[in-house]
Amino acid sequence: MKLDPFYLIVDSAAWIERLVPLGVRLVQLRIKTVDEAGLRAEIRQAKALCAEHQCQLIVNDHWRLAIEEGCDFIHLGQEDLQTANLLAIRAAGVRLGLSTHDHVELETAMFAEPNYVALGPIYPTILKKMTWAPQGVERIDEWKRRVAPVPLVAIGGLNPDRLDGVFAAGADSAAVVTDITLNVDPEARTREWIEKTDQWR
Ligand SMILES: Cc1ncc(COP(=O)(O)OP(=O)(O)O)c(N)n1
Ligand SMILES: Cc1nc(C(=O)O)sc1CCOP(=O)(O)O
Ligand SMILES: [Mg+2]
Repeated sequence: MKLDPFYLIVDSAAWIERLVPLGVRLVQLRIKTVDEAGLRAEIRQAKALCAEHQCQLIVNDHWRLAIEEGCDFIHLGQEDLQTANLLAIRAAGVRLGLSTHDHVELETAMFAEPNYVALGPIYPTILKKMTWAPQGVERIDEWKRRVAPVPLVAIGGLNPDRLDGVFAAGADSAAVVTDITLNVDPEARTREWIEKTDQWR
């Protein structure tokens, strides 16, 4: 399975409506604060928008709602994995991306036979408090050797200037939140990411 090299992560369908039509091919809906009815509405709208624009939608955390809403790709962290029903996820034909931050987590992740493995944070991130020190790009090379042929996603503190190093080290896709959502011009920055990642597409 080939992942698009530009992996956008946003926290609302409104962001998807704004940025996906620019040519984004891979987007994660990562919502932490909305109630179940609100979440369902967001997932439904995101799914419709992504279908309209030939973009792969990945739903973070909320695997039950994702299945109920007919989504086909989810992302789970290690804590999510402890309570998720992997058999139900697989029976629904839903693909699975998993977070990893250290060797134990990687072993746990590989046992679940994921469709991609994410490694982070590569650089310091301002999005959320992390207990792991930045991995550095060298860790990408090691992870690539351990996970291949499963695709590897790099995440954490990424921006266009850091992409050459991330892809040279072996990442298949680069995930990003704040470099785009906190940018003064998110649309222009999204276009910059699309153009910059074209060489790995
Ligand atoms: C592509 C990608 N990689 C890592 C994460 C982080 O997942 P998780 O550890 O479950 O943390 P939250 O994002 O749920 O706070 C991700 N979402 N996407
Ligand atoms: C959501 C998330 N997960 C991470 C991990 O290492 O698992 S780093 C991260 C935040 C990514 O945001 P930004 O691109 O703004 O740094
Ligand atoms: Mg999670």
